[in-house]
Amino acid sequence: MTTSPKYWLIVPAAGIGKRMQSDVPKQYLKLDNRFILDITLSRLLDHADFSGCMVPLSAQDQWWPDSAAAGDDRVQTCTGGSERADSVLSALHALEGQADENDWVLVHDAARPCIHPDDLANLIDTLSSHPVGGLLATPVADTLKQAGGGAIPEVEATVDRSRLWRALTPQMFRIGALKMALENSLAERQPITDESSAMEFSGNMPVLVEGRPDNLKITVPADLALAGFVLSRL
Ligand SMILES: Nc1ccn([C@@H]2O[C@H](COP(=O)(O)OP(=O)(O)OP(=O)(O)O)[C@@H](O)[C@H]2O)c(=O)n1
Ligand SMILES: C[C@](O)(CO)[C@H](O)COP(=O)(O)O
Repeated sequence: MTTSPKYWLIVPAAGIGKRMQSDVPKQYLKLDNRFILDITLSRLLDHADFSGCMVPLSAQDQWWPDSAAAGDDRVQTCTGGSERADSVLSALHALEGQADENDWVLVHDAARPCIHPDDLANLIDTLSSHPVGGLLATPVADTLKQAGGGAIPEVEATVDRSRLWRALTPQMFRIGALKMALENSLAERQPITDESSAMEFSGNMPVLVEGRPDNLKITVPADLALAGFVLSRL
């Protein structure tokens, strides 16, 4: 008897947050006196039925023991890598022996605490019977300019945005396929900044599932207050 695939969660949290210009890695900055990482994990784990959650951490992480998630038996940790893709691949390897290659894995940035439960449910419902998987994304709403290569950024062209989307997370793929895609992409030194780009490099066309544009990634200092406002309204 074939069993239905399970759902696993990976929340990469091994970054140092250079662009945040903070002494503390941004996943450990606080909103409403809670680590951003804890907010993100609770908003995912409390709203979907995951078989397990793997959080890749920096080898230099000194904050994890003070997190609420450290005491949550649904959450495991492993050591991340130098780039986000390395951390995700490390987490996939850490799940070997627990997860089946045909199970689904959702990968969600620790730095995106504003994930809405409706988007999470819609992503899973839309893709659970799809052969490849896909990602939350939102159509580009601004006019996009391509800069020239000079020291002072000047407009070289206005880009046709009619078919352009901003990739968000979670991104949802089969564990075995994603592991192979990441290994191939990293071996070929492909510029991989999300799971979808690795799957695309392997010849797949992931599905774009429209999500809320307020599922922002905390990246620069101004994002912190914005995320706090969004969370206060969710
Ligand atoms: N080697 C890395 C780099 C990033 N991440 C995680 O991937 C998510 C998105 O990456 P990004 O926003 O780029 O985070 P940082 O790399 O920390 O930011 P920066 O590029 O400004 O240093 C974050 O939750 C981050 O912790 C990770 O697990 N391992
Ligand atoms: C995965 C991601 O959040 C999708 O937009 C983005 O690619 C992460 O990029 P970063 O440079 O690692 O923040």
